[in-house]
Amino acid sequence: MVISILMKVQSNWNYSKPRELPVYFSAFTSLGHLFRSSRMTLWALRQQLLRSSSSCAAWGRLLQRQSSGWVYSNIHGYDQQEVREKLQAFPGGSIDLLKQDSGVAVLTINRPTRMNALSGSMMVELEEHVSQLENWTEGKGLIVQGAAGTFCSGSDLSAVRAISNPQDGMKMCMFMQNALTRLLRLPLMSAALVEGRALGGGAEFTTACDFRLMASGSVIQFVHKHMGLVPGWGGAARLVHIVGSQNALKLLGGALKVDPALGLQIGLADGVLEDPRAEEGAGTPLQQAERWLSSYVKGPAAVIQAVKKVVLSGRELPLSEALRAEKDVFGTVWGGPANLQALASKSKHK
Ligand SMILES: CC[C@@H](C(=O)O)C(=O)SCCNC(=O)CCNC(=O)[C@H](O)C(C)(C)COP(=O)(O)OP(=O)(O)OC[C@H]1O[C@@H](n2cnc3c(N)ncnc32)[C@H](O)[C@@H]1OP(=O)(O)O
Repeated sequence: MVISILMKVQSNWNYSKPRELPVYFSAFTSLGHLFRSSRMTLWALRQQLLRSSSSCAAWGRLLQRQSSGWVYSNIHGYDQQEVREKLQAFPGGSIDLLKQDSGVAVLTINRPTRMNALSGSMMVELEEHVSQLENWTEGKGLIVQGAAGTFCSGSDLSAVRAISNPQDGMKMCMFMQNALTRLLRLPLMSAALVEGRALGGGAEFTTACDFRLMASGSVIQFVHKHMGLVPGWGGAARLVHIVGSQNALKLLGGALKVDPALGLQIGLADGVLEDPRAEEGAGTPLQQAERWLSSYVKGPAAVIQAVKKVVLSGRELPLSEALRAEKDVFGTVWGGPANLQALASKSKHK
């Protein structure tokens, strides 16, 4: 009986036609009685149904695209495995992932001898870590940083020289677009912690996070024009979303150096970190970044992830699809543990 009521709710959950609302509510009233006895079990069952339902439409589709790399796949003549093998021919450095019990992971671009320039093998590692994070159910946040006080100086110029033919360049570009698009779409609150320099591809990398926190003295610079290039890792498209097309045109057209003050002014930076050498007790840049992110990752993972998902749908999908995705995500938290607890505590938001 429980299952049949849940099926009824679920079948109506995915429609917004007003004439179906009474059915929805009658099923819900019956559920209300049952909820009193075994709320958590029912909620867990409903979650199961929501997850398995093929009609859990828009967000599911977004996730599907996400897990298959979405931007490019074999229908675009793109072979991920082939590109991975090509990139592995340019080794050096590492991308390190630390998943913490707090639910905030730290991803470190680690190649200090080359100012954290990305080698081919680091690109592959990045993609592998993104896959891991896509499956991190307890995750809430992500901080991306560079090792040894600088963010990233873009792609490794020796690798760039070796693959300067258009075919290989396109493949690397598609690989990085896939990896960074999936990074931005993680249901985690992400922040790039920018110390030192973020140049070229490094500047693009910062735009694949939800927030950018700039340490004093740091610089984000899209140097592509100086290299006879434009961004190719999705950095231009994301930059337009972040700072608007006028500012993006200036930053790319002038290869402008963005310091923390300019970053804040145009909305590229969301916060400026204190210089630990000048401010006693400020903490390391990483500690400051964790503190800055803490208010956005406070609460249960399911709710934090839901927040990111509805914002992501609003940003990426046409309105009608975004609304359906929002409804689907809403369905995953409505009546959930955090919701029931808040209702029981009669919380006031003063
Ligand atoms: C599509 C292209 C685009 C993209 O993929 O989107 C790119 O990213 S292209 C790369 C764009 N980046 C650059 O052009 C950076 C070039 N480097 C510099 O401007 C400077 O090195 C620096 C980053 C401003 C740092 O200057 P400085 O503090 O004076 O240190 P060094 O210059 O001595 O650097 C130390 C060491 O690191 C090597 N290095 C730096 N960046 C790269 C890089 N992108 N690729 C490979 N190697 C890099 C640099 O050559 C030095 O090595 P050694 O000379 O062997 O000591």
